[in-house]
Amino acid sequence: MKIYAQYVWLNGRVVRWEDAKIHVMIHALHYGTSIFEGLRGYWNGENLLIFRLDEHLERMFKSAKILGVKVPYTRQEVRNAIIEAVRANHFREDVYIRPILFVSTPTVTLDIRDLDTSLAIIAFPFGKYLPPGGIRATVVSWRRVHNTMLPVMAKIGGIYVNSVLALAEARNRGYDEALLADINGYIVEGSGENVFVVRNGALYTPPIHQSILEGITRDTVITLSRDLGIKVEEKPITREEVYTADELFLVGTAAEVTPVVEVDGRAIGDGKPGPITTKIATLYADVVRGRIEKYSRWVTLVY
Ligand SMILES: CCC[C@H](NCc1c(COP(=O)(O)O)cnc(C)c1O)C(=O)O
Repeated sequence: MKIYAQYVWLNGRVVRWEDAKIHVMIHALHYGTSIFEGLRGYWNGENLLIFRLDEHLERMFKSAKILGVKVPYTRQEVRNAIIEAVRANHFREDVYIRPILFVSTPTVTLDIRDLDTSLAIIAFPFGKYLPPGGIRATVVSWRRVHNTMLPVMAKIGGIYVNSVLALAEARNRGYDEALLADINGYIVEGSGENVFVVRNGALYTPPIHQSILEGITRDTVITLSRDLGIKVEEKPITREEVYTADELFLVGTAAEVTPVVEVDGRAIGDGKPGPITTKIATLYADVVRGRIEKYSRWVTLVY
């Protein structure tokens, strides 16, 4: 088995990678009853900075509340555990951090109200999630699960089958990423990202009631853009607005700020990353590495 890290934080202990095992009967493996987070840690040459740790922590506890499962640790204990999962490995490079809370009782019942949960936190070296320099995307036939069917504001493992199917369809068509429409046909997300349209110098992104994950990178980009004096409006985005956008980009912890230069065979703008996208991506890269004092509240030092 490929080893991504020496140590994993599991249920209160730092264990060796090869000892971080679970049983085949655990509930979450059968029914997707887990909630997870995705954070990045950036090495800036002197220290490793975890980006917006407290916001991810807050969303994790909200996701657990929505699914109706207990987090068997306090916020402070989970916060310390996330830092420890990186520190224990002595990483001095960019990392991805994956906390996952899962229903661990070995049983087949669908009533999870009194079942046990376990918490694992895995940190590992991680670089680019999508090809840099601009990607090609396609609007796939799978719709984003509507929030009356599954609570997409919670990062629930089982919901990600929607994203998995969407990305497979896009990749099978030769594209880098999927764009998903909601039940009404509005473009709402990428398979693992929030979406922004640039039109006449302003940014547009779907509102959180439109079956999207309330992305932390989305919030960061909205804040940075407004601080740059760029107008940002949350509104439903039609397929035609995507096709005719001046610029288009996807944002997420893994994707960071990724320009989209083509959708369904149509060049976005002049088919290259646009000036506003590039400006925001450049500022984002400086902010996550703690280079901009104004946003230092967003980074947590590991060492
Ligand atoms: C496989 C999932 C990866 C995960 N996706 C994050 C993600 C986002 C962006 O949220 P945030 O900015 O808070 O990260 C939006 N929408 C979906 C469906 C996501 O999975 C990530 O780490 O980016």
